[in-house]
Amino acid sequence: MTSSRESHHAPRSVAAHAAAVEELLRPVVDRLSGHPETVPLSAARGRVLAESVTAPLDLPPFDNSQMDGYAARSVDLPGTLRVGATIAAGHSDAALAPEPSPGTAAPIMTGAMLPAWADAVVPVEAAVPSRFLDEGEEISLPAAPAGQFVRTRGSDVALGSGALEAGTVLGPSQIALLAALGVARVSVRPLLRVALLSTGDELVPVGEPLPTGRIHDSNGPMLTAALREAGAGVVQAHTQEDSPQGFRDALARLDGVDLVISTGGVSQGAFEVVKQGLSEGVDFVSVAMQPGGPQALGTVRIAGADVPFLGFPGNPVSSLVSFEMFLRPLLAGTRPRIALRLEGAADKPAGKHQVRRGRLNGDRVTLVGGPGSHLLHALAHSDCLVHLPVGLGHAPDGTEVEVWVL
Ligand SMILES: Nc1nc2c(c(=O)[nH]1)N[C@H]1C(S)=C(S)[C@@H](COP(=O)(O)OP(=O)(O)OC[C@H]3O[C@@H](n4cnc5c(N)ncnc54)[C@H](O)[C@@H]3O)O[C@H]1N2
Ligand code: MOO
Repeated sequence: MTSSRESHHAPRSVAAHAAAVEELLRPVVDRLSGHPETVPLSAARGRVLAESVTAPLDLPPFDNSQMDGYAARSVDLPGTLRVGATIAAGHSDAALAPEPSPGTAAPIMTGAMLPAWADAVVPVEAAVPSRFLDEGEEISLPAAPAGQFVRTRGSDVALGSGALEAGTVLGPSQIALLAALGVARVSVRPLLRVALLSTGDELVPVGEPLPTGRIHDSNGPMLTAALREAGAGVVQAHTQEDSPQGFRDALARLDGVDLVISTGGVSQGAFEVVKQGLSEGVDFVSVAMQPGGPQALGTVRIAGADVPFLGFPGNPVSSLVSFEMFLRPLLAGTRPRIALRLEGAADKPAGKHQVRRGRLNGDRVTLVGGPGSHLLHALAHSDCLVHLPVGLGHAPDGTEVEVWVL
């Protein structure tokens, strides 16, 4: 039952496997980058920017007030000043009006254009009296340095400078920046079309009743969400029984797919459907990583074409860690990586790179749950991945570790 393509060599390193996955998928990702499509900003969430965006205007577009208060010349402060015309957000007339005589303070609202004659804003609560007075009345203001509560033109991003880099996944913050810059349509990579096959006789799709001895498919919904978040499109996701022929038939039915990902069926059991179903084109390897040790990669023949294939191990945490380690960096770039000290000690096999689930805890990181790759509750309550490298067997409290923020 063992495939002739199974590796009997020493486990390969994480870096070597990452390089093999990159070699397999780089042409696909590059092909997509070469055929950008334009979408309205309203449809851009989760898409990957195909071309870098240069700021077509300054942000903020004009000097404006950070507070509701009084716009004044800092050289006039402290002092009792004559109240000028009120400047409201969205109305530039009062801000552009001829310069008033020295000793004037104009009521100004948050976001309103700062007149060229003023260089500071005093919040209304600091004025005496602490309210907005009518034009011509007198107000006393405390000292304020030039620039106080002024948001200067271009201080967020300057016209002509880099706003977003190609390859960025567009989330709410990036969409906000593009909207502020007036970019109504964006050039994005076509969606990578992924088919997901969750293998295992034990699997029941979520929403269906659970007979004794069966479990719900969590890998399918998990990887669908992970892929979408990384700017890929999941065109099919279904469960697949442990029948090698059934698995081959499911592959043969696929169409218009750039990448096939399966979960399960790649280790040492008697019913390893992926291993038994794929006789050529796919390598079964052991990576010195925990979880996510058993891995498959290669190509499968679909409609006369060789389509890249990744076989992740079935345990849910193993599957997600495999995605984070090998696929996500190619689709959406690396996660933020920081060095933190471990809260408490941990033990692990020294010969494997262990990826544990953790929670950020100030300048420390706390492990959540044990190393078991079935622990979904712990995974769901973690906000980072903690890397314990090869060579480390016992990690005492306070060990500095690399942490990927999810
Ligand atoms: N004798 C050995 N047994 C195992 C080894 C080994 O080296 N020697 N490796 C273990 C490791 S590590 C992993 S990881 C798993 C990988 O096994 P498979 O990829 O073949 O996956 P399965 O056996 O099909 O399933 C493993 C586990 O995950 C559950 N599972 C599978 N698919 C899903 C899904 N879609 N949703 C939720 N849970 C899923 C499945 O029920 C099993 O409990 O092999 C170890 N064994
Ligand atoms: O390598 Mo398995 O993926 O530990 O759970």
